[in-house]
Amino acid sequence: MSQTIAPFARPLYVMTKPVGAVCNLACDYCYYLEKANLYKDISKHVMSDELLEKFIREYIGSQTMPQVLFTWHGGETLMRPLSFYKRVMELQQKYAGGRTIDNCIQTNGTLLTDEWCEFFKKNTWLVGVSIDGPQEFHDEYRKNRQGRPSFTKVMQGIHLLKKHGVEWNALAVVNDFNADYPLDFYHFFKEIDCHYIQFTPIVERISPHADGRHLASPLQKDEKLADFSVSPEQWGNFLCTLFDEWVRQDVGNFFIQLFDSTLANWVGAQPGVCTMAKTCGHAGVMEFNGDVYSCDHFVFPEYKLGNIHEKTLVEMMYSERQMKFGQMKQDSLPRQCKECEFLFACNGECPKNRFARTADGEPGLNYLCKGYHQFFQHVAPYMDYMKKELLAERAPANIMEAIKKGEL
Ligand SMILES: C[S@@+](CC[C@H](N)C(=O)[O-])C[C@H]1O[C@@H](n2cnc3c(N)ncnc32)[C@H](O)[C@@H]1O
Ligand code: SF4
Ligand code: SF4
Ligand code: SF4
Repeated sequence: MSQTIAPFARPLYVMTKPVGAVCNLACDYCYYLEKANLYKDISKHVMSDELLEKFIREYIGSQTMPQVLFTWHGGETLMRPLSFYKRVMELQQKYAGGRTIDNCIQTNGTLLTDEWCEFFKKNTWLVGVSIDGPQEFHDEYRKNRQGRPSFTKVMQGIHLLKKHGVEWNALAVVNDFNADYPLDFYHFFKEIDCHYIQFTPIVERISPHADGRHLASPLQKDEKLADFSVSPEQWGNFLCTLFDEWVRQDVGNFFIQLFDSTLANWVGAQPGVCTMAKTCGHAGVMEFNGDVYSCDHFVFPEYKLGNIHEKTLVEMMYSERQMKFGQMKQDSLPRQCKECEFLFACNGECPKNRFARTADGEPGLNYLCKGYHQFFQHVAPYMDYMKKELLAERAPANIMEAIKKGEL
């Protein structure tokens, strides 16, 4: 077997879309569903066995680390039959070459069955389930094409995951509708005993394209904000209110990715979420036909790096274009960010959201800036305290006792 040698320090990471953008739901705010329009000429949006094998062999062969992480993403990943993922396991074993292989899969949770859960448990897959908080919040936007809500089915899915002891975490979005109820939202996750929560702000702009897509690409200026987007003020209040409860009761017990990433930046470590990192470009995406893009939120024709049938993953992911894409996050910061006291924590957040103007009219400010600034200002004393604990090799969770004693 010929293997690609990749003498790079960081792992090569490409998320995979086995059914492209195909999905059994049609969530109003979904950025990915409409990507099917990029492949209108192809009748069946499924990854072929041949491509799957090529990808797995090349992906494993390109790694410089002993651990390899596969991420299955969509569209709805469970629209492929279980036999597809069983084949994934066979191929991973065939090409592992002594490496440790981990898998995570992102799903809307509605199609989970005992059989799926047995497979995930047996093969120790990590399952990410999308759920936007309590029923009335979740069902507002997460519906199928006929407008039928999905909450009940998702909860059945979560119940099955728990029954089989599958490792899972929740992905929730914060939008115009649920953002004003941070505690109802947070308590819901605690009630369902979900200890790992990732939440993402919804920020989209509308711009009709000739091919049927209707969301703006990051390059487009002055487009109309989509109604379901969270406002900067809502985002700031949401984060601060949630943080206040977490820091008093839940540090070390409930893990909120954004708070952990903030602490990571506070101590100068690598944050777990890309939006808070200094650069982009670490995670590419491969579509069902082998097209590779710079990032899951930049699946636009102008950000296509190539196709795996024509170029290697290493050529694409370490190309000058991808390096430039990664660096663009820093290079395009407006002066307001460069001079911001919280640049080390924020890094201007995701470039996709940088369509606002600074106080003196410079373009390229993050739309959520006001919310983030409020959040960083609010958490600074607590982050300073947890940093001090970490540097002294003590648990950041000590902060809860310090607050009780009135030290903070
Ligand atoms: C596109 S879905 C694909 C996987 C699967 N269908 C699911 O819903 O989990 C991946 C994640 O993106 C989130 N998402 C959808 N639209 C978004 C948007 N406009 N901005 C940020 N996240 C979004 C979803 O809620 C979901 O958690
Ligand atoms: S379930 Fe996932 S892919 Fe499907 S529409 Fe909703 S967010 Fe998009
Ligand atoms: S563009 Fe946004 S989503 Fe993509 S890597 Fe950069 S920060 Fe992350
Ligand atoms: S808080 Fe605002 S000004 Fe500061 S780095 Fe973030 S986006 Fe830029």
